[in-house]
Amino acid sequence: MTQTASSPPSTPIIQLDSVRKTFILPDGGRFDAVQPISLEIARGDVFGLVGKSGAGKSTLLRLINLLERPDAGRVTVAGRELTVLGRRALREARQNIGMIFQQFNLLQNATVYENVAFPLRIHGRHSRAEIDARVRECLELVGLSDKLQSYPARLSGGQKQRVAIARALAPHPEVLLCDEPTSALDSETTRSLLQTLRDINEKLGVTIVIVTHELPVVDQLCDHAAVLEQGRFIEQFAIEDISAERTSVLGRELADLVRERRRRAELAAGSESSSVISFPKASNA
Ligand SMILES: Nc1ncnc2c1ncn2[C@@H]1O[C@H](COP(=O)(O)OP(=O)(O)OP(=O)(O)O)[C@@H](O)[C@H]1O
Repeated sequence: MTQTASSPPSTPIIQLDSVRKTFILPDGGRFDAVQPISLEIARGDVFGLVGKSGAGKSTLLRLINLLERPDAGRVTVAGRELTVLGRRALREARQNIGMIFQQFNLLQNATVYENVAFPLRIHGRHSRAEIDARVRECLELVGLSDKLQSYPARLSGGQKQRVAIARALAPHPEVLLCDEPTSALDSETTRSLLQTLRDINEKLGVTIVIVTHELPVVDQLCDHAAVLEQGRFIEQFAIEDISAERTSVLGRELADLVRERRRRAELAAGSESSSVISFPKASNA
């Protein structure tokens, strides 16, 4: 992507500098959903945002691509400060930031193919042949090459989310934002979707930021996580680093999951007949 060419590799791909978001409520009151927060996410990271309902996770995620505009602070993605861009430049910069949602947000009256082609068509810079090749490539990536002409209503939840991932990846983004991507899926489907997200991170180098209330998802997918409470960061850590005492309940629960995963992996390693499958973790955790 052109906007990253001049950035040294060590520069964080996402930088939030003292971003703040206050909502004005219907009764005229104010609600501070995100208190001033600063955050840096490294290129290639898989970063989880966890916290109780209403903690401000989704709002913070939406500040990264300016779906929510901060009241104060700066948002920089891939070396480009989004908070100073005009509409057209922002639209262009957002091509570098894909997003998926809990409820998939697919176009119901369009086929799978058309859904994935949509972001390429509205950008208008691609030939028909280029779009065709990219749509097929993205659908192959998520294992849906046989569903090109299906409509979303005919797909399972897991398949719908895969279409949403293919659509988000179509413009070659460097960042993928995921807002509760597995909350509407059963555990088996969740497991395979997480593997797909892992592959996208490892094979394509896409940086992933995920909001979820499911701690096992964070344990299985993420390299780093931050715990939010009432719009503030309580703590931030590498998932695999359980040596230091965690200060939040969620942080401690996540450390327990890591211990349990390691215990099961050890058991499985010691028993040839075991059928326990350990989930692969990234080496940069
Ligand atoms: N557009 C809005 N107008 C008013 N209040 C809002 C708006 N969007 C979010 N909020 C409030 O801001 C707070 C944070 O919302 P947010 O969705 O970011 O939390 P969350 O941690 O993602 O919670 P959940 O897990 O329940 O989705 C909540 O109290 C929510 O009601």
